[in-house]
Amino acid sequence: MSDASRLIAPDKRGEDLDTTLRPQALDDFVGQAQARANLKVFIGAAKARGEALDHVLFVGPPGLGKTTLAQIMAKELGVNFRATSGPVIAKAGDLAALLTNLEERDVLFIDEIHRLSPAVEEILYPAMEDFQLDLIIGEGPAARSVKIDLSKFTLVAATTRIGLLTTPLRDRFGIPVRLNFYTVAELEHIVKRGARLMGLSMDEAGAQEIARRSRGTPRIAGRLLRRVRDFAEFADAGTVTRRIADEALSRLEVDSLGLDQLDRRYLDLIAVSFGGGPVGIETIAAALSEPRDAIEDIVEPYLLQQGFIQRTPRGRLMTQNAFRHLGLAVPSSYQGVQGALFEAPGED
Ligand SMILES: Nc1ncnc2c1ncn2[C@@H]1O[C@H](COP(=O)(O)OP(=O)(O)OP(=O)(O)O)[C@@H](O)[C@H]1O
Ligand SMILES: [Mg+2]
Repeated sequence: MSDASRLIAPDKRGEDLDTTLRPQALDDFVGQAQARANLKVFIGAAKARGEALDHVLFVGPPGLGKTTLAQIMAKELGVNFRATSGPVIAKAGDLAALLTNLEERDVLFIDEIHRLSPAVEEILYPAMEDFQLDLIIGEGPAARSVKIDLSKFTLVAATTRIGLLTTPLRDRFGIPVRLNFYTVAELEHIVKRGARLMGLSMDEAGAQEIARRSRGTPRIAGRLLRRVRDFAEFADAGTVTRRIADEALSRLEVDSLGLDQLDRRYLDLIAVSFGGGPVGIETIAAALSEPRDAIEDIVEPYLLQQGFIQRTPRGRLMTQNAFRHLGLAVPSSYQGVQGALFEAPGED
């Protein structure tokens, strides 16, 4: 199954453009309490001083609210929001054009900043540090460098892969913010708010069931909520109860912990073909016919967080918990241990 057809994949879809569910203010934003509290202080301080906020880097798996928070920040700062993304900025000149059009204290949002080309990144360094553009005009002996002053802006960047950022770039962000998976209680809050905005009647247990199966991710919660609504309307169920939610989500092959087909193919592969591991990521990607990036960005973070796999120097290792969840017997050759003996420091 390709990633695009994956219902639960936290990647972007048209339906997510539906901005009705997107929180508009820091106080409407559920979860990420620590990040929110810190941002509130920094935003308040920058506003009080009448200065541009320091550059902010959001790091975390897809669908946890990086773009949403960036938009909220511009709103709270009362400045313009300009958005672009790493792969879209092809030439240094593209970035230069964006930068020279910024007004004082504006927020420039660069999504997927780990995908900036090196030539573009070079332009960004002096822009972030000294609010200056260093451009080379002309060619050959006639070439000369010009410096252009920029407005003091705030760069807000997002990445799912901090390990792919160069150190000089990473060091230029004064405010790094890591987003974590949401708790079930937080997701339940988000689901209830979404149901209310959609005018969908839902009881406590129904909301909790959707929350439990959202893989810690608001984007998935929103998507599951829409599918449950379809199902409830089709079945003419007045109120979404646990039974209705469970029936809808089981049809979508989302299991009790939110694992979907691709998660199960990943775990089955390690369990059955590799005796629980360790097995290298390249081997896994090839066997699943999925890009390595997608596996590292979308599949593994949640499985790591659930304690279903470990990253070891020799590859991915399944834990006993994962065998239990899948209902599989642990093979006698299994080399895993309980606890984190082999746990290697993550790439980030
Ligand atoms: N705290 C939250 N409360 C309610 N809804 C949220 C929250 N965070 C995110 N969402 C919703 O989840 C969806 C995904 O959020 P967003 O686009 O900000 O994620 P992202 O981290 O930028 O993902 P990506 O890495 O794929 O760009 C949006 O539709 C947004 O409305
Ligand atoms: Mg985003």
